[in-house]
Amino acid sequence: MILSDADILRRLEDGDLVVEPLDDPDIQIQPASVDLRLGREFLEFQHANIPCIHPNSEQEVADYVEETVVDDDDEFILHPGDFVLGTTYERVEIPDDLIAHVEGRSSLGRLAIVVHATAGLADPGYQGQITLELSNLGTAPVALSPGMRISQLTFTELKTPADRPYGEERGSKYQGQKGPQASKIQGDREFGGDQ
Ligand SMILES: O=c1ccn([C@H]2C[C@H](O)[C@@H](COP(=O)(O)OP(=O)(O)OP(=O)(O)O)O2)c(=O)[nH]1
Repeated sequence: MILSDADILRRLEDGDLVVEPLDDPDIQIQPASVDLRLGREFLEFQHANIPCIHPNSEQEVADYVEETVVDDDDEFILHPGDFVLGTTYERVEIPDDLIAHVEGRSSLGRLAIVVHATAGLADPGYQGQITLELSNLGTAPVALSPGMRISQLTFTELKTPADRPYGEERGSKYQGQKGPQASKIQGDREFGGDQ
């Protein structure tokens, strides 16, 4: 079952679902989703310095990215073909019996801006800000400004709560993330990590 606005409000009031700060619920809570705003931090790959990303290398992907922080009243210009990591301004807490889907907004889709390359799911138990995989699929540069509504979350209720939710207990690598986080794929067991 997908949560409606009334369901979302009830879960937010109960306190097990958290989206904060939710400064303007009337605008941010949509009929069956919650709009999330763009944060100020962006991570860009330093193309010139990357021979190739090897998921099994000692070299962490984070070493290949550079952070840009834009002022509240400034813009980040996303050029055609660019891929950068952004973040939602809000942090979320997803209860063990919900899964959240990270979606774009139609108004931005019409400008060819997408918010995830793949993997648009926030797991039951996930807590933190959402890293956005931002791309411009179009032909014109688009200015993104901090605080604009960039993404929406929809919520699906699970038949039963997850037995082993996302979180520290299972060593989940993005739990508690603040700001955009580069891939931690080196932590995968198949690449010598323990996750
Ligand atoms: O667009 C998204 C989608 C998900 N997440 C967060 C929430 C999610 O719970 C977590 C992990 O996502 P996923 O399970 O798809 O990634 P993984 O590479 O399999 O990581 P892990 O091994 O920690 O499960 O990342 C984001 O920040 N942005």
